[in-house]
Amino acid sequence: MYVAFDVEKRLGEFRLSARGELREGATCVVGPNGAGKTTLFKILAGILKPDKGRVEYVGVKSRAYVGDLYAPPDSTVMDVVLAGRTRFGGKPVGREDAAAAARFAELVGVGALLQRRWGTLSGGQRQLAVVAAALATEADLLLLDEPMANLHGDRRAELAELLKREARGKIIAYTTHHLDVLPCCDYVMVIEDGEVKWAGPPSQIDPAHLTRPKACR
Ligand SMILES: Nc1ncnc2c1ncn2[C@@H]1O[C@H](COP(=O)(O)OP(=O)(O)OP(=O)(O)O)[C@@H](O)[C@H]1O
Repeated sequence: MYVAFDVEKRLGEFRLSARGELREGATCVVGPNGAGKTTLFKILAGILKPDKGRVEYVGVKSRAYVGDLYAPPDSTVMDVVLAGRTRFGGKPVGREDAAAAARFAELVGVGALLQRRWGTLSGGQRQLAVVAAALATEADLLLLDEPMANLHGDRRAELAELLKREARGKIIAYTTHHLDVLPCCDYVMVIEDGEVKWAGPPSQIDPAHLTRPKACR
């Protein structure tokens, strides 16, 4: 199973010209703000059409992109995770879907919050519920935009390990600005200025791509 891409897309002043491959397992996609990570994910998910080029899906039957998720404040965590079962298509769900949703919520650590209202959750709890909803899609190709955004360091590492386990027999790719999770994934892809600059296992990453942020003066 793999996804090979060679695509171009212009959005205003920005130009994506990205070529690479996503393989079975968990891939962390990193790079500066505005580098083109989300744009590439949306193309791979089929939400955005490239101007040129192609994406080849081998062995991939279903795909899902999960980024920011809007949920009404009075919806429950269960409602949100169940929405993932329908790939956010709002279709009716059955008893089996509810059982699967509960299983994924438990896996991610929000099982005890299933009946809680969205509006009462902390940012990190919402983030985890979004990941539970994403996993509940059971898509072969799952593209997650910043699933670690609101999480504390230890929680990030736990989630990265979980995503690596869940990526067996699938492709899970996720963007992150938290380089501490890179050792927890199978592959790293570095995107800068709209191009894939490096890709490979985390143990072989070119240190030039791991420059530390400038410290406060
Ligand atoms: N609809 C649009 N019109 C014009 N420019 C756009 C549009 N959508 C995205 N862009 C620009 O494309 C560039 C890439 O955006 P993208 O969201 O893919 O970056 P990113 O790597 O995911 O960034 P971040 O890490 O900040 O989320 C940015 O400069 C952004 O402003």
